[in-house]
Amino acid sequence: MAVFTPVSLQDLTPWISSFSLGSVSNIRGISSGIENSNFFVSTEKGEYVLTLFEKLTFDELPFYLNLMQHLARKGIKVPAPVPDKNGRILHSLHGKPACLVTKLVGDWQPEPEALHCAQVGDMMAKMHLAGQDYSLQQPNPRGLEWWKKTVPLILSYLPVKTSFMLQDELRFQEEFASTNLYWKLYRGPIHADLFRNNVMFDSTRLTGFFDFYFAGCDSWLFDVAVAINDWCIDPGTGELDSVRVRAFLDAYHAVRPFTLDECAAWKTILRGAALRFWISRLYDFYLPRDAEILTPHDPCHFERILRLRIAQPAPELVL
Ligand SMILES: Nc1ncnc2c1ncn2[C@@H]1O[C@H](COP(=O)(O)OP(=O)(O)O)[C@@H](O)[C@H]1O
Ligand SMILES: N[C@@H](CCOP(=O)(O)O)C(=O)O
Repeated sequence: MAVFTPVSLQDLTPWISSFSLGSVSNIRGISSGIENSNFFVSTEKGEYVLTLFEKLTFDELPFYLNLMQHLARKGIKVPAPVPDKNGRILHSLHGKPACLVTKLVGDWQPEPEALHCAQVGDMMAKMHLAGQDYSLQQPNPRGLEWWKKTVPLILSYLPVKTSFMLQDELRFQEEFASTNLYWKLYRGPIHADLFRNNVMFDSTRLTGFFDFYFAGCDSWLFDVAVAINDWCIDPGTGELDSVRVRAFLDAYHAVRPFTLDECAAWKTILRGAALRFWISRLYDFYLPRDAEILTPHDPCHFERILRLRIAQPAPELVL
């Protein structure tokens, strides 16, 4: 879809003069975004991505932009926010918060194979380790507290049996979150939405993770589970593909070994990661935001995945 706030070359020319990027020769709107207005920008110094944030506020953005900067400085492949001549990375354009970030080469991979999954697992583990000394804190904005607040808003739209299943799973996850095991899991900044369409590949080489705007502090295992539930499934059925699962988990484990606690929590966290996207998709489906002109994602996809993760044994975290 969408560029919500148009930006012309004339708008950009004075704006970009506060950066050390020379003059700007071209700006192209990116049609595929759904949250923000994104543009490819050509300058004398190279290609960048300009984002105007349509919902996130000036107060909310420092967590995300500084995280990307922190990770990029540590060699994690993510877009690096470009500082202006005064070192600032958060700006304003047309009254909206805005930033410029480096452009990742390539495209996202709609049909990943084991070699893609292994690179994502490897880079995710490196990202978790690199985030350990990140100084800003923010809870996962789509974590348990948001689930508890949101589920009551959608129950009345669901068939009775489905609403029971949703409430049962929420209760199960709440109980788990009150255990010692849950609080013993390693945690820190996580991407929390690392689906196929948020990772760039140049042919078969991973060039970067992007779209950090659901990031927050949560268990590292939750990040792994979100990714496994997207990268390593048959999208038609939600069934896990054991070859891709192994490639992902083994690559992650080689960098940041999973713990015994994580092995014990794995099945529950995989279920929680499915629940998270079932809830958000139900919410977007039944309670679309004002002037929403987008086709909502299918909530049944994650209902199916959740049923499978409940019914089936989880794949071994460590072989
Ligand atoms: N740093 C980047 N480098 C290259 N392309 C990018 C970058 N950031 C965004 N894009 C492109 O813009 C598209 C939309 O970005 P995304 O962050 O998913 O938008 P939204 O948050 O609005 O959904 C992506 O699919 C990708 O093609
Ligand atoms: N990955 C989520 C939706 C978040 O949208 P994104 O395109 O900004 O990653 C889902 O599939 O429900």
